[in-house]
Amino acid sequence: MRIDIISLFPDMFTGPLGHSILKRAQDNNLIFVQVTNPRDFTYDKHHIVDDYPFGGGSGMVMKPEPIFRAVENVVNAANSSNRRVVLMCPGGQPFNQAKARELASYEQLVLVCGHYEGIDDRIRQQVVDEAVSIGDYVLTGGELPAMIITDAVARMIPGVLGANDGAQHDSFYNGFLEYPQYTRPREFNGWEVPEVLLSGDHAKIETWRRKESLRATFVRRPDLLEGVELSPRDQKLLQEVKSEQAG
Ligand SMILES: O=C(NCc1ccc(CNCc2ncc[nH]2)cc1)c1csc2nc[nH]c(=O)c12
Repeated sequence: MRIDIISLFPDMFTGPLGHSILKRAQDNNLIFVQVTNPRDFTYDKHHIVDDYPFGGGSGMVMKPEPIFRAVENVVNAANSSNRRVVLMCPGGQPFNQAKARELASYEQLVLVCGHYEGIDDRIRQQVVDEAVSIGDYVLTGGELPAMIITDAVARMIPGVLGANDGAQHDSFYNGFLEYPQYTRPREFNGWEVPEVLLSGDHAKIETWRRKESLRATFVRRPDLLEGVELSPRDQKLLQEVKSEQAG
């Protein structure tokens, strides 16, 4: 899969793309990630990429031409019809795991980052396929959202997470939050690991994990339990959780 990020600040991506899972995925040619700077597609003396908003108002707006040319360039370079152009935008659709899975199915993903007070709306209207937000809070630009989306999409690509691919069991995969994780030492600072996890009784461990996942969801994200059809087993576990949480 190829991910092209269009951003005025390519250096903001060097860190996250240069380490760990995303670096290994690029080294293994599972993903190809490239950041393209719209400023490289300006031909005026001062390489202008932003300008004052028509109609007045504070801040600057990114001009449409450099972004248009940068998108055109990477789309032509990839030469794939199986592509999606996504605008990072505070007013976009909320990004979630389902959207990550969907975006991972394209051959080429182009992520357009706005900056300053936004970008000329003609890009959103005429160039992009959809606009996506990563949440209801205001950031300084679309770079971190693009990095988050790159991360979430890349881990959906087979092989990126390595052999023991955990992506299938993501907490947001089966609709509930993840169970608690522990590793050695068995006791640290007087804090012990739940006995059941040391028992080797895999059926008991699986039940404990399912119950703790239901507990976490009930306590921290009860909204995820609304309107969900629970199996009789899960209903029993959730009932136990509710009485335990009631104290
Ligand atoms: O580019 C992003 N943010 C930079 C940014 C912040 C504020 C404004 C305000 N718009 C000016 C305006 N005033 C009136 C009309 N238009 C525009 C752009 C961003 C991309 S995805 C995302 N997800 C969650 N939060 C985010 O901020 C983002």
